[in-house]
Amino acid sequence: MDTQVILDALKKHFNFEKFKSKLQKKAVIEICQRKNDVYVSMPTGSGKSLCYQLPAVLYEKKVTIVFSPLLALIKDQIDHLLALNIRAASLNSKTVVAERNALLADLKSVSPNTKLLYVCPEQTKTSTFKDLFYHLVKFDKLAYIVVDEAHCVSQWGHDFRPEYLKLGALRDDCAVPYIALTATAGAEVTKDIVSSLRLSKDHKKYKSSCFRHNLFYDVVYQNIIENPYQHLKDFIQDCLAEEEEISLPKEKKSCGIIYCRTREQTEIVSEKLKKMGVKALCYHAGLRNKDRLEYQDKWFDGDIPVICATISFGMGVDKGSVRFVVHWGVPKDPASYYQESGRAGRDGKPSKCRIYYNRSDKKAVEFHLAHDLGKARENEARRIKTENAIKGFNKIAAFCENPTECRHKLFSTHFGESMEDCKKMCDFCVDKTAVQKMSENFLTKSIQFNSRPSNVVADCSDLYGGGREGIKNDAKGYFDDDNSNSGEWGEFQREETAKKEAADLIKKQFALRRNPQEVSQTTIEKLYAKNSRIKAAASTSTKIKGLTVVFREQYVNKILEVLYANYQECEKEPIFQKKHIEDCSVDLEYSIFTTNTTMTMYRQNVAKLISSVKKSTAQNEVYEKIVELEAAPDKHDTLSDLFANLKKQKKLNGFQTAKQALENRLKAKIERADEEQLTVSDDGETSDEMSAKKDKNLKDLFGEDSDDSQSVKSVKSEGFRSFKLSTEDDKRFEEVNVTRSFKKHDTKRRNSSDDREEDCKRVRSEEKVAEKVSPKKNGTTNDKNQSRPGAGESERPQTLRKPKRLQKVEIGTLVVKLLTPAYVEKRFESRDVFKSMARSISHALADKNEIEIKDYVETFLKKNDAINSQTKL
Ligand SMILES: Nc1ncnc2c1ncn2[C@@H]1O[C@H](COP(=O)(O)OP(=O)(O)OP(=O)(O)O)[C@@H](O)[C@H]1O
Repeated sequence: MDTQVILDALKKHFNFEKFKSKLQKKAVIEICQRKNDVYVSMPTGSGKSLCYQLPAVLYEKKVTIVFSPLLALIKDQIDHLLALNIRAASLNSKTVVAERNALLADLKSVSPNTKLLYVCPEQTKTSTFKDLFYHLVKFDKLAYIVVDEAHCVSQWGHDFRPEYLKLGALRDDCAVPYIALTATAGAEVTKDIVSSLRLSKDHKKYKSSCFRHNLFYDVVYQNIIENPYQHLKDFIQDCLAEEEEISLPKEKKSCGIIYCRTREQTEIVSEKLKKMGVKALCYHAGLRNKDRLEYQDKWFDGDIPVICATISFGMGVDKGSVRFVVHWGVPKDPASYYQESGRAGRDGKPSKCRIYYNRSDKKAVEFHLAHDLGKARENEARRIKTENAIKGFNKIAAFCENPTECRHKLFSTHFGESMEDCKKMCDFCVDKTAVQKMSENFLTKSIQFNSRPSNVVADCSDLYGGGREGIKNDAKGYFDDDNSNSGEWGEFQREETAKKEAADLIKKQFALRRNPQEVSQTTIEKLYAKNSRIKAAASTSTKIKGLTVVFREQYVNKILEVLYANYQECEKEPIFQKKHIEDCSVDLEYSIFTTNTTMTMYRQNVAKLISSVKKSTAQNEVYEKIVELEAAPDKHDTLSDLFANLKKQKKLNGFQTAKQALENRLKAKIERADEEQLTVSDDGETSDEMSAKKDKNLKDLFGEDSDDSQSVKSVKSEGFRSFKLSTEDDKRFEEVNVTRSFKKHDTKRRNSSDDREEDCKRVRSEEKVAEKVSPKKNGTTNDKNQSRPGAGESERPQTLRKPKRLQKVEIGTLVVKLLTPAYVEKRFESRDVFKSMARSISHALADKNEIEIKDYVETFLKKNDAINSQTKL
């Protein structure tokens, strides 16, 4: 296509006399040829959209499909194009039926008027889209497939969207050029984009430096300035220079954005500024739609120059005159910071980007990330994502706390580019010594006073614009799938889980706020510990000074990484899945943790372990601990364990026919299921199981000598690994195995428990009678009578069971049972604390009945989130 035609179209359709940059021009000309796939990586605000919009306009009777991650972004783009008289539309679950039908009719006509069709990648699953796509391909009506914000395909990217991974597959059906655009792609991400979108080998690349020469970056520490809000106000006034702009139309006047981590902070900061005479508004996903739009418009129109917002604000913000972007607290990671701060100075004029940093904000984010990491351990993709988030966050925290180089280098390093001289466009390059002195000052003060400005300990429920919930709200419809019920159901479940997680987090944060002196590293560590997969997490820092749960988690990952690589590379007949190797990694880390007393020793031994695993890999040998794992007795908690063990047995014992193997396994499974039912079930327990369990629990609890010791030995001597391990911390599962084993091997106990068996039978028959006449079940009893205050014993049915007084043994068992879920959640500092607490509670409740005991323990657990030896009864 002729360049003059392109230039004419630039003027005619977009009102631009020339291209914004040489790169933009080159990219547009190349894309217009429609010969190759094209990859465009240019900084924020550099005019990427025009690179595909102009070519799309130029192709008569053809449509360009643009995949974009958020409806909000799509809306901005469409509004912009419609204002230029370019036909653009979106197909999403929010499109009303009449509009959708008209759009589909146009797209399926011989000569569609629609030039650009914007969709979220989730749309590709819908039958409407599939049908439309098939039609456009069949009748050769597609001009381009554009993937905007292409970094979303990469798990390395800060905005990974699994649905983006499916976009490459559309190539199976069509040969239309792909255009991938991004502002934030490092080397890894670029590689992922090319492979995931299957860009052709000879695709053209248009990449410019991420360096924004007109942006000045600096960091200010909140705890070393006298009045942070006054400081902020002075900064704003300095940036806005209102007097010089009196003659400008209000929408062209200088303005700024203050990003806050939480909704609450946006409100606090905007209120403070208003009180100090700065015209400011807040913006977050919790506002009513009407208010949100109104505030946004006021800022866009120039009525209000300052907007205090969560990061949900700004997607697609294209206002040239943003003179400053402040982060009131720590940003999320380098890529997000680049994008958010990049909203300043899009008109090319000098603008400022500042972080007002504080430590407590950092701690709150770390808390949230560790919580996420704990939740993500079952889900590989989510775990990788969270680990990347942690890495990214550590980088930005170091950028703030330990400045050692030009601030712009954060971005060039992140995006794998060589660094340009910023020409004094950051505080470090202006005065390196002053910056380092300030950081030292900050660090000293942080240590001395455990600095915590009052405004920063806020709830994490809307971390970065509402966390999952907030982002979901902002991207409403994003996951919507018009035709799939399962999609909606999945979304419902996600919503429920997210709500619960947010509620838990809020609860914890409020608890912390009620008692601010408790917001210490130790408290946060304890909360991390609860969600961690590592063993004896709660005693991490007491055992090894300076070691944290997050560190240990990262070391486990490192071990897992090399161990799994070893297994994959060296084992010819693999039988274990990654989760088995993960268990092994957790054990290995734990044994290093327990046998070392200092950070240095711990680190050295982890390093030693990693290098010896690597050595085995180099020698093509399966690492010894995995070999031991193969020799260990079977444990099949899940079906995949069962399969792994099937394979293992075959490997160890030689050939077994499939039928034999299956029969044996099924037999074992059935036996195990029976045992589980008998052992775990509350009401269905037979007396010998009950007594075996009680005795075991009591033995653990009170350390009583009993004539069962013989049985214990016999279990031990039969090689039940579980008993040996049950003496260590966090071996609760093995304990269950022991209880089961007891049942099998303990014949003596059967005889000695006759009277308790009688007791159990009596209780169950009482319960049955009580159930029969229970008002809830037969509905014959007058409810009013039941609930009427003062309704005496005599008025109740005679057979209704009274709360039963328990014997000492039974109290112990009940207390252990009630406390166990909290132990499993790692709310007890250690196993010893659990035991002593259970013992004390049992003694204290010696004369109480079942209901009173349950009430007491429930209240105790509600009152005490983390339980240690100091916890009072
Ligand atoms: N040739 C041009 N001449 C003048 N202005 C232009 C030109 N091309 C684009 N612009 C303007 O530059 C601004 C930024 O463009 P655009 O929104 O496409 O940037 P972007 O690179 O997509 O940024 P981001 O990654 O932040 O979304 C817009 O206001 C757009 O109108």
